[in-house]
Amino acid sequence: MRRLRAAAGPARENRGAGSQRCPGRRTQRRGRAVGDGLLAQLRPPRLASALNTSSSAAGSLAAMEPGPPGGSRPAEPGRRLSGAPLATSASSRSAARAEPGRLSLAVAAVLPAGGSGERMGVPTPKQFCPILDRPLISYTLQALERVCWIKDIVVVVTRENMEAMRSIIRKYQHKHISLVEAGVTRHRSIFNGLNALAQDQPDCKLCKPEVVIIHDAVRPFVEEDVLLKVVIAAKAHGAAGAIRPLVSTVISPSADGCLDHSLERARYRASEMPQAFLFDVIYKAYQQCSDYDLEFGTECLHLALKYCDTKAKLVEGSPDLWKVTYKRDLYTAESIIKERISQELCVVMDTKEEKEPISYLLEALRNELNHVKVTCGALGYAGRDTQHILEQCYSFACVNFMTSDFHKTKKLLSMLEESDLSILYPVVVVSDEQKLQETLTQGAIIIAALIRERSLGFVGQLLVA
Ligand SMILES: Nc1ccn([C@@H]2O[C@H](COP(=O)(O)OP(=O)(O)OP(=O)(O)O)[C@@H](O)[C@H]2O)c(=O)n1
Ligand SMILES: O=P(O)(O)OC[C@@H](O)[C@@H](O)[C@@H](O)CO
Repeated sequence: MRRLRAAAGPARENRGAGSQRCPGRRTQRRGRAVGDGLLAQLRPPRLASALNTSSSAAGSLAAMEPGPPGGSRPAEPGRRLSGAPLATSASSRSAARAEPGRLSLAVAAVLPAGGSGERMGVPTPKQFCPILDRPLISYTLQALERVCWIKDIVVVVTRENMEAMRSIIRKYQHKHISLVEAGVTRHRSIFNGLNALAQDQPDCKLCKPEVVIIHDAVRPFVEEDVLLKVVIAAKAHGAAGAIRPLVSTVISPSADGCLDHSLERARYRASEMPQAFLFDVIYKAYQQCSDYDLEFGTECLHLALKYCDTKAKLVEGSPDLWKVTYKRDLYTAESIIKERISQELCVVMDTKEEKEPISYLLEALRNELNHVKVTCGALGYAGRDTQHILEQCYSFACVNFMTSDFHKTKKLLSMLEESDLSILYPVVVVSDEQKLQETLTQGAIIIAALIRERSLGFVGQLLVA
């Protein structure tokens, strides 16, 4: 377990002593966000890793429901690359196995998270603003932690936010994180993060990587494939960065506030993140960087070009790479997360037979949840079945046919509680066979609404359909 230690120091003189890095395999969090769906969470919910998805094989549930080969899996924010991603050094902690001839690189990431979020217009710096009650930065950390070939993640936060960051790391069990003190500008913060990685000293547990990813902590929807693309491109070109088409046209105002000229939009792109660099390239650029650039610059790729004559390779990124900047971006991010974790509903019954009412219910649900895959299964006595259930879905609907003592429902709830999975706003809808049949459509409508809304207000509620 890595011990966290903040490295203090102003940008230029930063001593950047990193933190403890423990060698050994990067354990992939296999946690699944277990959505609320319809389970009674009788205790306050622990929050889900809404973007963290395991790539587990199908469980027994899939056997009961025709589905895609390899079983059903909730829609994942980012496609897990089928090929073995970059493996790091021989002592790699990565689970990845380098494909023959595949580059083997030591890769680390620097996440600037030392801003104040003025444009967000709220007291809390936006990287700590909650989405579904979980700090935004935790989603970004989770997205990077899912990538097993990133050896170290250096998070750059202000001194006053160090303790808050440490508690987030503890609460959400983030691994392999080093904390470094931020600078007064984004470039200075990034420079501090690079300094921590450059301290390739025997007592420093951070190793200097061959390639370093720089990614704003407020861009939570980063996927493994774009990370891999920029890293491979950086290895070949020295620098690489994700870009997106411009949505608005860029214009140049004249001194009197009128239009001077406009740029031909099709010829330009928006520079997004992640970006990646040969460590020596970007570190040298920051070391030679002028104070003006450190103070007012906003583009790392520009520094590589200006100070190291390195032309970054530009990589088309997905629409979700955008930076959370304004309040509306938080609402957008929450909607994206809700949509992604609501892609699948697991209907768990206390019987193995697929009795007639359940088929009616499944049909009604499929009508209500037309973009959600409904998987149906019985709550196995052996924990094995339940483990598969837990790994399959974000949302559950428990339907009791055989008994009304909810013994099995409680058993599943206990397992969810005891597992290392988090639960996100679970809710219970109680129906028995007779009522369910009469109010089938109503039951399906309630289930659909609860899955989509995932409101904290529904936690622990008992809705009787
Ligand atoms: N001194 C700074 C300023 C910004 N950042 C980080 O750089 C990323 C992108 O910067 P930006 O969106 O500008 O964040 P803020 O500076 O916080 O936003 P604002 O300009 O609205 O205050 C954010 O993760 C932010 O925390 C940083 O590490 N150190
Ligand atoms: O910190 P600001 O939001 O002002 O700017 C940051 C952005 O410029 C930056 O994240 C991308 O342009 C990629 O470099």
